Amino acid sequence: MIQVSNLAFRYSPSVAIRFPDFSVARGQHFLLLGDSGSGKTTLLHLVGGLLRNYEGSVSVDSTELATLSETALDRFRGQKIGFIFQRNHLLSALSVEQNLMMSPYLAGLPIDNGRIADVLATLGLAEKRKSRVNTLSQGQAQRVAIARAVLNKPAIIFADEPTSALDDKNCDRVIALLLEAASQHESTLIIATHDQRLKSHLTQQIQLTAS
Ligand SMILES: Nc1ncnc2c1ncn2[C@@H]1O[C@H](COP(=O)(O)OP(=O)(O)OP(=O)(O)O)[C@@H](O)[C@H]1O
Repeated sequence: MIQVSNLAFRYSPSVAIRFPDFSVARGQHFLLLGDSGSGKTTLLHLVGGLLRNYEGSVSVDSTELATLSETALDRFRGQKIGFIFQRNHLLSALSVEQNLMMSPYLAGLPIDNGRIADVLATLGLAEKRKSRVNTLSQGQAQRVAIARAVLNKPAIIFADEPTSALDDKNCDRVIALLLEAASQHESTLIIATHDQRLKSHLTQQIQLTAS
């Protein structure tokens, strides 16, 4: 499903961030570990098609991402990948429902109101459907971000530090939700984190070292 080999990325011409080779099969769950600055976010953005112009190979579902046009890459990302970013990237003035509708809209997929209701119910957010995001607690907003990421039933879910700001109870809850959402559609799940608490939940790991 995901294959990375000889991958390197340069934010500036003189400094290359190099990544280890790895492959992840459909439905597998991995932790992406490494010190601050080792490149975890960069790697998620490369494999998720948010950063281009890499050296080496990034293949997702047998497609080398560098071969896709900008438009094809946008669509590919919208249909196959759900992102949960370090900051939740929700549109705070819009309702929960409107935020969720962005997901199929941007992927060129039909909006399925029943699916929105199901996902919100699974995440304990059914009563918040019409609420504006800026009226939610941090934990609720994070669950909306998870709902948005899984709405299109993506083949791959990437989560960037989803638990670092959470207490133990909410950390356990978010991990359980992510694992459940991934299992429902046999999605591949990769979680980038420093959070040692997650090691007991996901046993497979990709380790980055700062160069
Ligand atoms: N937009 C950018 N422009 C230039 N350099 C960047 C940019 N984003 C990241 N970097 C550099 O790339 C390296 C990897 O950063 P990245 O954010 O991928 O690491 P990380 O492992 O996710 O860190 P953290 O755990 O602190 O979030 C760092 O040296 C960082 O300074």
